[in-house]
Amino acid sequence: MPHFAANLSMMFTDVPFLDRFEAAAKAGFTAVEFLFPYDHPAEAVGDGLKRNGLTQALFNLPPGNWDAGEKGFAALPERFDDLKRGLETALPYAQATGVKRLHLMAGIANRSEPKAVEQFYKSVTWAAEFFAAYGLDVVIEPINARNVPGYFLNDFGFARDLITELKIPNLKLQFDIYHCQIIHGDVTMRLREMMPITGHVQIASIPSRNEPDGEELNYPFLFTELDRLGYGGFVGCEYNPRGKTTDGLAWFKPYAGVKP
Ligand SMILES: O=C(O)C(=O)[C@H](O)CO
Ligand SMILES: [Mg+2]
Repeated sequence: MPHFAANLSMMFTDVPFLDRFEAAAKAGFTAVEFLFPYDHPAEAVGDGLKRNGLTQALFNLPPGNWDAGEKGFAALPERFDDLKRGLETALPYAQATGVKRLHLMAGIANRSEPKAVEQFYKSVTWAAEFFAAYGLDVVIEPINARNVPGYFLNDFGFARDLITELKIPNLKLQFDIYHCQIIHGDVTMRLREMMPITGHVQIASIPSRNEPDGEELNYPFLFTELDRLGYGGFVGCEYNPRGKTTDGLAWFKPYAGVKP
């Protein structure tokens, strides 16, 4: 049975961030993820988890000025120092939460520009080697161009080729089913192909990015497929609830309380 992680940046937003851990636990989640914890002290985030018996599935490395449109630096040669500083910033949060994987964002850059590609390889290698010393994985995620126009990493084949070429044991794919369906379709065959390099999975309905209980994809089929493929990682619920988060959790009832 999949082990779902509530995404606390998108779910339970009717309460302040640090109160969302309790809200997720009360709703039956045993794991959480979020985009960025950096507005809060690492200890407070770690306490929120521990007090509620939750496991941290994932969070993102610092992206730069998110509100100004920055989406990470990994493909931006002129921002390599910022990227390196970001790894240091994330470390205390990783230690306070006990998370085992971190998402490295590529940034807004042109993939047909050789310097951006070269920098992406360099940054990904640097970050993976940095976190290997702490027993952490680094994941990279293809993101569709409708949600993030100009995002460098917008192709699952490119991510797969890079991961298989680099052969860095703690470098893996963040397989967001929502993005995969929008970019390529053929999600089941891609899950089958890329399962050996997949370190994290995320879900949402397509095209609305709401609860995984309707629209384009048959999620119960995909959840069974993840089990059949032997996926033992987390499935992040990275969706915008249609209304109050708890009112949209009927899909989750059979999975509530599942532990790894
Ligand atoms: O957008 C997504 O799908 C993500 O997972 C990132 O973490 C946030 O952009
Ligand atoms: Mg995602």
